[in-house]
Amino acid sequence: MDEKDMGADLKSVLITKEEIDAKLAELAAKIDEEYAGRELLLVGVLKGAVMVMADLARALSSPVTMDWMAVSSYGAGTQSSGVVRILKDLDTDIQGKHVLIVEDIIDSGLTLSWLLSNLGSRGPASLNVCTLLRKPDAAKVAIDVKWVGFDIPNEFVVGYGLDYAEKYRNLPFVGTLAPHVYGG
Ligand SMILES: O=P(O)(O)OC[C@H]1O[C@H](OP(=O)(O)OP(=O)(O)O)[C@H](O)[C@@H]1O
Ligand code: HPA
Ligand SMILES: [Mg+2]
Repeated sequence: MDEKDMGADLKSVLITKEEIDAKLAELAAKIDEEYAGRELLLVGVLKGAVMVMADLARALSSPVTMDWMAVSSYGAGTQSSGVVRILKDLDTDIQGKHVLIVEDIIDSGLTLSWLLSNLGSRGPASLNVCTLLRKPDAAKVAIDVKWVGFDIPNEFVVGYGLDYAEKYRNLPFVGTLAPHVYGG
């Protein structure tokens, strides 16, 4: 499937690659400042956060270490199942470490609130969150998100790591899906 084929499934481009790059540079400067002189561990949430993690990490000036956790609550649909499953745990012990969770999107907030309590119980020196995208429903959950790239409307989005049924992750931008694709 090439980008042209994927394009037929899209309704619109919501955030361009250029806008994403500029935003990540802005966030990286703030993160560099916040963690100056401290060792930072980036925890990427697979699979959606791969692109954000790769580009944000390269936009940072400070040296960081990286680890990954895989959780899933969406399966093949556009609605969270409500059940968060660990598919892969961290390789490292985060006790006493400064940890920054890197996410692609906070939608219902369910994944993140579960992650914050799970990682928080492991005794990190600090625990913060950086997400590229956030939807309005996240406000219903009491979660503290320090860095947000874009607040977006409540519509299912794909691209730049985000999938629908595992497809569209490799689009370089964030777009909305045409209703015919998911039967909407
Ligand atoms: O705020 P929420 O409603 O919990 O949604 C956000 C989560 O959903 C997506 O992951 P998904 O479960 O689809 O796994 P994936 O990253 O492998 O696609 C996304 O990457 C976030 O981790
Ligand atoms: O809008 C979305 N798109 C893709 N994956 C998601 N996971 C939560 N919300 C979304
Ligand atoms: Mg997904």
